Amino acid sequence: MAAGRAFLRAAPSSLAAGAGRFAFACPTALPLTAAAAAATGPHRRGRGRCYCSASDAPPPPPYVLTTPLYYVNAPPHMGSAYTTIAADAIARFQRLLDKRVVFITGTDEHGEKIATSAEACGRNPKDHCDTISNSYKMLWADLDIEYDKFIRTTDRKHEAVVNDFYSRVLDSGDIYRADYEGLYCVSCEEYKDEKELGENKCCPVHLKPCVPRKEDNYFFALSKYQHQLEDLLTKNPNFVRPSHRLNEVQGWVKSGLRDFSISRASVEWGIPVPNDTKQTIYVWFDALLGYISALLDDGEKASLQQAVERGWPASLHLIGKDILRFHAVYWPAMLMSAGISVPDAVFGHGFLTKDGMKMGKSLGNTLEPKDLVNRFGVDSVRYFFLREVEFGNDGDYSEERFINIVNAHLANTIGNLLNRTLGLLKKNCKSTLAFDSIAAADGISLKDNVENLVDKAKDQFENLLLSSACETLMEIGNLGNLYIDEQAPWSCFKQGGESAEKAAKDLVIILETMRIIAIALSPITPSLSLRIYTQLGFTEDQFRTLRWEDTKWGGLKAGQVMMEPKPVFARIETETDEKDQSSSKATKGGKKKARSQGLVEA
Ligand SMILES: Nc1ncnc2c1ncn2[C@@H]1O[C@H](COP(=O)(O)OP(=O)(O)OP(=O)(O)O)[C@@H](O)[C@H]1O
Repeated sequence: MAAGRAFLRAAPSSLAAGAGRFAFACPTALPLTAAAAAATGPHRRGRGRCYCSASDAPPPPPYVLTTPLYYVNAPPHMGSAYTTIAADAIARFQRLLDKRVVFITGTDEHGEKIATSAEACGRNPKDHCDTISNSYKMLWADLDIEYDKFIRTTDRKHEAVVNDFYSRVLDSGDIYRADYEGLYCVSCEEYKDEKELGENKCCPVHLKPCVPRKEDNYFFALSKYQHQLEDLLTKNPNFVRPSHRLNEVQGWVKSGLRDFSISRASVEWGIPVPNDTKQTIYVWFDALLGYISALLDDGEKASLQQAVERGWPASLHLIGKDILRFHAVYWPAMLMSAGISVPDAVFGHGFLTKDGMKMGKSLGNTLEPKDLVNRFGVDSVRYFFLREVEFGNDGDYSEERFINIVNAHLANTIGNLLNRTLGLLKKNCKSTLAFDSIAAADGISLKDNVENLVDKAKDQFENLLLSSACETLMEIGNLGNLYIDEQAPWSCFKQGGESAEKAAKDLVIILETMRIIAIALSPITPSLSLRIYTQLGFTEDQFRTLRWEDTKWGGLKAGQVMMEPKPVFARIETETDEKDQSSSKATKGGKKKARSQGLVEA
């Protein structure tokens, strides 16, 4: 058993936690890049690294990170984008740490709600799923999401895995048939406890009345796992994060677990129950398995065992708090029943809200991420939501706040500083560095401050404190701005002699600071980081092979030639800006304003 992993109940040895770790061995006959790609998917291609060790020791376990598989009842919205952007930032950070990352996302395509939405659009369910699933893929491309695996629960390989899983749970004696009567929320696809419902028996998330249902279904004996779940939560306090959500989950478990139905007699659009084709498998007993079936490569033998051997258990399930019960209670119990390791951690983040209500497809109060990308650019969208919403809590969207934050941080603190510095370097040093960054920073406290803050940001990323990590990196930008303003290299160059030499060193110091920010911020704003990095005279290939350790001070060397300065981030203009600009044209203020847009040198 791997240290720190919760593995409960004796499992067949082939499915035990460690068994899958050996499955990624590189076919050594292949050249390195092709081998890496074959082993872990398209994003490893071109990274030029192979995970085989010379001693044939098994490679370390992959970092398997998942988003929810989004329900294709409607196209994605800013809420779905939020989870996926956060997951992408975490995946990118883990890759910077040189981890072998398997970042899984996808779509959940079965169930009553899908069949109803397909019918409403006049499409058959499969066509409907194809269309909506594709809209997720397109949005992920627009948002710079670099996933490794995209699973659809209508994929054939997934069906095979679900069948195997169902049989295992059946063999464990945890499935039985019974009548069930209760109040059902179609939007949640879940029977609800009457005491958790609002007025008129409304679902608290979807605000729609739940309907009475009576069915003869198959049930999963969740109640059998009461003690094992209590144990899991007590012994692994990091299993559910943030910690206030752990309390919530512990409360649910303590209040007593009830068996839940895992089939539907009235829903045709689903995977048939093995040995009873009159029923289909309940969406959650199907969709959660997508995290495992995603691990299979296309074309390989589709079985549960094979999939588990490809890298299970997941290191982190990133989800919204709405589906915490499924991931932190139902799912681990299901896995225990099937003798499979439970994931390392489940992180339930908060909701993006509009007027205090959760944005969601069912409520229809959503924000279009594609519109935001078209208007403000992908880096702004990624940065704003990760910076502004404390990860784990709810956050309300305001366009005014969006523009203010993005302009202040990305345009002014970062873009303007880079542009001013490169402008000075062009004018005074022919865009060429006269000193190594280590020599230039000798005895300068900014270097130590930057290094300390980078360590702090690393720690924050590791602990999923994404907003705090952004804040720390902006602190570095602020220090850079303070430094250039205090040292005023533009006037030192005018003085010539030693002053000019000192000014040339100061520019190297600022540019090295920018280089470090570009790397450390790249999980959040990959496109902006690439633009900064290439302005500093590096190639895109060099950017793609960067690691967190490259944030160490000293990357810029004497003789490095910088690119022609051009703004790396376009400030978002507002109506007030336009008015200000026209009135300040004839005044000195015009120059100050233009400077804040990253357009002129100091
Ligand atoms: N408002 C939101 N804020 C943050 N994350 C959200 C939000 N809405 C959806 N998500 C993300 O999507 C997941 C739910 O996916 P789903 O496809 O069910 O979307 P949905 O819009 O919540 O659907 P519905 O409104 O029908 O419940 C959440 O667990 C979370 O990861």
